[in-house]
Amino acid sequence: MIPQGHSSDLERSTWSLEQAGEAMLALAKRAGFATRAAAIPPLPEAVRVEQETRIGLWIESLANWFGLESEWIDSGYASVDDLIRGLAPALVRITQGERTSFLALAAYRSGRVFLLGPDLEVRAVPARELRAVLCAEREAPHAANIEAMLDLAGLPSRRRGRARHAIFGRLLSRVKVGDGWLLRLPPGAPFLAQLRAAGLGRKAATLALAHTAQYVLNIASWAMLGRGALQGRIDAGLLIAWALLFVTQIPFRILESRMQALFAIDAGGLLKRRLLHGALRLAPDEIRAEGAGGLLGRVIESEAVESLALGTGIGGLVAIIELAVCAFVLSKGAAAATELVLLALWSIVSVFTVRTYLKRTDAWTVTRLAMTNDLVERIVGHRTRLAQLAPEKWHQGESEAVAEYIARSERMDASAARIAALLPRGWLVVAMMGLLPTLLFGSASSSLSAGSMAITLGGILLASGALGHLAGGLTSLGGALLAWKQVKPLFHAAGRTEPSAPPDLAFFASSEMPGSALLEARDVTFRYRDRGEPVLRGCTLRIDARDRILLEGGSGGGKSTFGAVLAGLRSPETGLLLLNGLDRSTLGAEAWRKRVVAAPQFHENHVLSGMLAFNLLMGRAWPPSQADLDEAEAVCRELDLGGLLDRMPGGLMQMVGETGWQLSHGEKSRVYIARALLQNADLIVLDESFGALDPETMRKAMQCVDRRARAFLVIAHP
Ligand SMILES: Nc1ncnc2c1ncn2[C@@H]1O[C@H](COP(=O)(O)OP(=O)(O)OP(=O)(O)O)[C@@H](O)[C@H]1O
Repeated sequence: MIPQGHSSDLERSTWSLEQAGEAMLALAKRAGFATRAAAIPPLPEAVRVEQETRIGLWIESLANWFGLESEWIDSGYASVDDLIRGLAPALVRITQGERTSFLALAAYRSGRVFLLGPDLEVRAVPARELRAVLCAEREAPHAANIEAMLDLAGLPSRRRGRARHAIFGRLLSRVKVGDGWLLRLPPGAPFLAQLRAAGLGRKAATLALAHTAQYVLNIASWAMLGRGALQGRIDAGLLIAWALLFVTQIPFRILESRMQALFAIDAGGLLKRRLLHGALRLAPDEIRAEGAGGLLGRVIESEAVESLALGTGIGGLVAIIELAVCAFVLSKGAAAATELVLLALWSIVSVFTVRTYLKRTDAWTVTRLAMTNDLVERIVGHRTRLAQLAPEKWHQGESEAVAEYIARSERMDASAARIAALLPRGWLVVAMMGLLPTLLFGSASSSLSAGSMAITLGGILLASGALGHLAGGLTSLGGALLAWKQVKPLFHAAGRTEPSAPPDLAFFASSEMPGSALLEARDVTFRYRDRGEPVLRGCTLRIDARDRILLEGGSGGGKSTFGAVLAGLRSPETGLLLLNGLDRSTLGAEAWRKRVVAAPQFHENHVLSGMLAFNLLMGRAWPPSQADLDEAEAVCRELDLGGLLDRMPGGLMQMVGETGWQLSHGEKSRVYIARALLQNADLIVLDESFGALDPETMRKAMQCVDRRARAFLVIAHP
C-alpha cells in the first residue's frame, strides 16, 4: 500500500506481500536473469503473522528457490537517495503500519525510477516520489511541528522545500528509513549468463569496434599523406586533413582503453566472486587433501588468470583485428600474393613458437608450485622441526629442488627471448625477401610502382607490430590457460548445487511438531572411501525436542563422524535420517544446517580473524543489532568468559584470531560453544567441547548449555 497523496503510478506499481514471488520472477526476467523453473510457493502463515521478523528469510528463501541471489540493503535517512540510485533490480519494501508491500525497482536513470507493476507495465516515476514514500512514516510525527516552525520563521514558500529537507535530515540522520532486496545471479550460475547479465558482451564488441576504427583511421591518415607525397602535392589542406584524421583517433583510443579497463574490472570481479564461492563449496575433505601450500598455489594462480587473461590477453586478441587489416593493406600493394602467403606462414610460426614457450612454462609452473607447497609446509611445521629434527637435516632436498627450478627457468626464458626478439624482426626479413623476386624480375609498370611499393612497405611494418602484439597476447592467454588448471576446480565447485526445499516447506518444518521426533536416524551407514570399511554401521537414534544426550565411545569409534552426519555435514551411504519428519533432500541442505548446528572438535574448528562479536554471531545478520550483542555478551558471561571480556580492551569488539588476541585452548572451546548456542538451532551437537575445561568451568558451561539449548548432544570420551 502506498500512503495516500502519492501518484497513481506508484499505486499501480505496488505488489502485495503475497505477490513477492511473482514480483521477483518478473524482475529477474526483465533483467535477463535465467531463473530455475519453479512453481511460486504460497505465502506461509508464519510470515503473514510475523512480518517484521520473517520477511527477510522469506525473500531469501524465494530467491534461492528461483536460483537467484538476494542481498538485503537498508539505508538511513541521509543516504536513501543512494539506495534508490544503486539498488536495481530490487524489491523495495514499503511499510504502512502493520502491512508490507513491495515496489519492483527495475532501473534508475537520470532522476527517475522505473517500476515494474503487477500488470507487467514499466512506469517511470520521479525518484523523489519514491523517496517521499520511503520516508513518509518517519517524517509524519514531525511534520506538523516543522511546518509550524517554518510558519513562525516566515520563510517564503519557494525556500520551504529546502529548509524542510535540511531539518528532516538533521532530525532523522540516524533513523533507518528504507530497505530492499537486491537481486542478482548467484556466483554459481553459468558464467556466460553472468557475463551477459553484466553487459560484458556489449563492452567487448565496443572494445573491438573502437580498436578497429582507431587502427583504420591511423592507416588512412598516413596513406593520405603518403599518396600526397608521392604525387608531389603536400599542401596546407592536406596537412589539415591529416591532422583531423589523426585527432579523430583520440576519442576512439580513450573509448578503447575505458572499455578494456571496464571489461577487466567487471569480469575480474565476477571471477573473484565465483572462486570465493567455489572455495566454500569444496567439501572439507577436498580442502584438507590440498594442504596449505596447495591452497596458496591456487590463490596465486587465480591472480595470474585474472591479470594475464583480462589484462594483456585482451590487448593481444585485438591483434587479430590488426593482422586482418594488415592483410588487406598488403593485398593492395606490390607482390600481394607472396606477401599474404608469407604473413599467413609467419603467423603460424608465431603460434608454434608461443606453444613451445608455454610447454616450458607449464613445466616451470609445476616446479614452482611444488616449491611453494614445500615452503608453506616448512613454515607451518617450523616449530616441530626446531624441536624434533636434527639441524643437519633441516635443509635436506632443498639444493636439488632449487637446481631443477633454475634449469626450467632458463629454458623458459630462452623461449621468451626468442618470441620477443625473433618474431617481429624475423618477419621483417622474411617479408622483404618476399619482395626480392618482384624487384629483380617484375615489370616496372605494373606491381612495382612507387605507390604500391609504399603500400607494401607500410603493410610490412604494420604487420611487424601486429605480430608483436599477437605473440604477447597469445603468451598471456596461454599463461592464463596454464594457471587455469589450478583454478578450474574452484571455478567448477561454485556450480555445485545442494538440495534446496520449497521455501514454504522450510517454514513449515521449522515449527516443533508435538509427538514427532525432532531428529531420527535409522540404520545409518557411512564410509569415508568407496571400498573402505564402514565407520558407521546400522546406527539408530531418536532425539526429541528437549532431549539432552551424551554420546560416549572409544577413540576412532566414529562418534565425530556420526555427529557430522546428524548435522548434515556428511551424507549417510544408506539408512534414513529425518528432521521433523523430513529428509535432507526435501528440507534442503541449508535449512538442515540451520536447524542442527555442530560445534566440531577442536582441531576442526577455527577462530576467524575478526572481532570476537563476529565470531560469536556468525549465524546472524551482520552488522549485529544491540539485542544480538547483548545476548552474545550474556552467553559469554554464563560460560565464564566474563573475565576475558573485561580484560580485552575492545571487549566484544576485540580483534581475535591468528593476527589478533590469542585465545587460550579453554577460551576458544567456550567461544565455539557460545557460537553454536547463538545460532538458535533446534539441536546442537557439541563434539568434545568440554574436554579442555577445568571441572568448575565445565560445570558452569554445562549449566549454560542446558539452560539455553533446545536439545543437545554432547560427544565425549568415557
Ligand atoms: N576424512 C577421513 N578419511 C578417512 N578416514 C577417516 C576420515 N575421518 C575420520 N576417519 C576415520 O574414521 C574413524 C572414525 O573417526 P571419528 O573421528 O569419527 O572417531 P571418534 O570416535 O570421534 O574418535 P576420537 O574420539 O578419537 O575423536 C577413524 O578410524 C578415523 O581414522
